[in-house]
Amino acid sequence: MSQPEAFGRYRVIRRLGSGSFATVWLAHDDLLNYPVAIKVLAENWAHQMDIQHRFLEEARILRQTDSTWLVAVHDVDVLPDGRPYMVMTYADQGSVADLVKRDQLPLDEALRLLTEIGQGITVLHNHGTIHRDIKPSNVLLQSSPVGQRVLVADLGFAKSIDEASGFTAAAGTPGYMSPEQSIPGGDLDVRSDVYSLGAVAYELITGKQAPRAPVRTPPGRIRPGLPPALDELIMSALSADRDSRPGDAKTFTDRVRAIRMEPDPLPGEQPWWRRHRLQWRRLAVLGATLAVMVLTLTSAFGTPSMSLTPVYSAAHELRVDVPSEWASELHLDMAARPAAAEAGAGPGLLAATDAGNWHTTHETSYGVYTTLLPGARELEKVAESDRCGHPPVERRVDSQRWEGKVWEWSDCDDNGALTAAAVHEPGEPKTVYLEIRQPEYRPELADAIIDGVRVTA
Ligand SMILES: Nc1ncnc2c1ncn2[C@@H]1O[C@H](COP(=O)(O)OP(=O)(O)OP(=O)(O)O)[C@@H](O)[C@H]1O
Repeated sequence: MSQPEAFGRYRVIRRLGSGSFATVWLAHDDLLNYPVAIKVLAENWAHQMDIQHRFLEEARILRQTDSTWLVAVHDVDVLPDGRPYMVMTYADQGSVADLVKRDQLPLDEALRLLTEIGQGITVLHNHGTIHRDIKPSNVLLQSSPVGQRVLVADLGFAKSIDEASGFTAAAGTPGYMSPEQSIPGGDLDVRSDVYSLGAVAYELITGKQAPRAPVRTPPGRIRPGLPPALDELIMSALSADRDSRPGDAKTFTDRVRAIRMEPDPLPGEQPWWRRHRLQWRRLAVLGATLAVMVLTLTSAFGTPSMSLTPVYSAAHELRVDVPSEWASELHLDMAARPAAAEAGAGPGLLAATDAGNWHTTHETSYGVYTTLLPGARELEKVAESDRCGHPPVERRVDSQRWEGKVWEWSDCDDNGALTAAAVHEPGEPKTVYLEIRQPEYRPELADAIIDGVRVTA
């Protein structure tokens, strides 16, 4: 296939690959100076109305959902010869299929990917769409400020939930599609996607494709020592009987997330924040007795595998280093808590394990929220917040860089610890407001995050 020079204003760089219906090209948007991926319907299909309709429907769904976890479509057009094309986000790091082929993934990494894939499918289910072709090669990866981000792609078989409950032609990829998908005329619902999520989970964790239904070998037999709850979840998702599967992608994803947060993963694979539980409990008691504390920036916290990742607010006026483990979701316009909003805090930057549950302390979500306010504010009202069901312990901050206050709930709704802070640089008329949610109370980590914040504009 010869390489075209351009599609509209997009200059073609190289071919990324071809599927059954289309070819995808890497191109450059010279006007906006940005790489894009362009999917062009193959010539032999371009004049079939049903295929053309499906192609445009894929573009419409991706445009309407406009989600962090799905490939975004920026534009569609038609070439002079009648072939339609769509302009998409370029996923520069290949697909999950490439990743699985390379090496066995650490369990926590596999669960992170699975959570992000599940979030993408949840967006589709909320939109009223069944993907019908979830598989590792349809989950693309893109570099992001916090590492690598999942982008669910290829909605060529996607179907609206309403239409799928009637007659449905068989479609999907053997090995990943639910038993009911292979029956022409079978009615489908979102639980078909849950089956495919189970098959992807099986492969991410064992490195091997799930056997055909009925699946009898649990992943724990291939990779011994898995948390029993994970084995159970994957096996239930792969049930031939869809009534035995989790009800939708959200239910499946919430369970993966809960397993990821459990203090019981494979030996030697614990994320740093799951270690030393007892020590942190002791520190909590000690920390709560300190009325005054001087912030010290240290790079060693006695936690062997902690790594911090810098993330930036929308206008790049704030930089905060967050534990990489917590930065699986990045939101640039998350509303501040009422006490801070009342004092003038606008939407800010949230890097968290689950942004949807950030404001609900009885749900698990860990991460860092930060925003900037004009003036040197004390934000006294934060102390009155009933967010954790009891008042916080308050302490002053007086370090070389920051002055202000910190409020700590070392045990917040039995679901980890919450730290809020309002600090400003001496003489600087801007206040940084922060919230830090951690699974265990670790004041020295909260202090390091606070001390690492930089106002860059
Ligand atoms: N947005 C994108 N960024 C980077 N690469 C992409 C993008 N979209 C698709 N690709 C790559 O282009 C190739 C063709 O993709 P396409 O979706 O047309 O087919 P496929 O998923 O490989 O096959 P099929 O559609 O038959 O299941 C694949 O290698 C895919 O990884």
